Amino acid sequence: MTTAASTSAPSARPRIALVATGGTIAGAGTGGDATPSAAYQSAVVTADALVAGVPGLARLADLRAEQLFQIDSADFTDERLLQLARRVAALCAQPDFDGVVITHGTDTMEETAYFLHLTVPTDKPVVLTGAMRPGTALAADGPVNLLHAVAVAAHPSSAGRGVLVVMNEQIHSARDVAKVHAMRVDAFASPHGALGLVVEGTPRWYRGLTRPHTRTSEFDIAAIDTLPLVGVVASHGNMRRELYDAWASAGARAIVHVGFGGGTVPAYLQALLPELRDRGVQVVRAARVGDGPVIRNANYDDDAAGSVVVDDQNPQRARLLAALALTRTQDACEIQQVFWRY
Ligand SMILES: NC(=O)C[C@H](N)C(=O)O
Repeated sequence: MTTAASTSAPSARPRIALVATGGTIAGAGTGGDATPSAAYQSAVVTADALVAGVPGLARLADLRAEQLFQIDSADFTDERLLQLARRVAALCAQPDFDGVVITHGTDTMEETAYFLHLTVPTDKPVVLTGAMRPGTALAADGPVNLLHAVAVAAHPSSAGRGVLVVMNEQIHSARDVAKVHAMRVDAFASPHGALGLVVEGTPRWYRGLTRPHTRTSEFDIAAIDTLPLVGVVASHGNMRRELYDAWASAGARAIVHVGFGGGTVPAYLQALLPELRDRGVQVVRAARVGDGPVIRNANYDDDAAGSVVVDDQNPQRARLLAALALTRTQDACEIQQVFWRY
């Protein structure tokens, strides 16, 4: 559903499409005071109201806002993800837009950002932002995050850098970023560092990406109708094989095994992985520690088991990359190459 153009439009300002999807940035307090707290309802403030709440936006860009969803980001399903990717790709393909900003809940922002990073073939800036505090909170972070996201999307230096997440004055790559704190406004971090900062309203870049994305990615949302089902199983002491069996019975084509440090598989589950492969389920080894690569054939014989390792991807992004790889190939060696390439 597209709503009205949100700012008046003289001349040469960059033209930015804003796609609102809900989240805390569109949240309003329910507790009756402005102290930041968990007492709020997310996804209630409209796209146009969000834009109207940040007057400086009109100076930066000629914005056109639309409300695609109004949901908590926990409610992102693969179907919604595909719908969003199609919409963003369509907006990027329009010559009358220079970039896209997406407002999104923070809980699954890293998954959405990564999916767009791999499937939207564009050089135009695509920037996600959100908030840790609702708009009614004292020191709400949403307005400044939105201002910075539009500033980054509108700046020519942001082109060709893949999908970006702008939060708390930092510019992160969708390849790396993760939500790492449940409450603070500095909730997002990238293990290899942010790409840049928003300094006095302008992006300043400190590093670039080496892995393919957007236009150089082999995946294209135009060629993807559905995503194969991929499950994630988290490691802890006293694991049960029934969880893996349940995903296999549900039709999962791959399971991300979130092992201990280094993606370890407990001795009592080691025979299970080749069994899953024989049932047509690709096992992908990740680690639960949040940083660092999982190394192939270290502490587990991936060659013998037919499993692949995630490189340094976190489990939630590995789920999406495995699903995308499975749209192209069933071959474990090729899937392994995909993980090392992206
Ligand atoms: N800060 C947030 O946006 C959290 C919210 N539950 C969401 O992800 O939609």
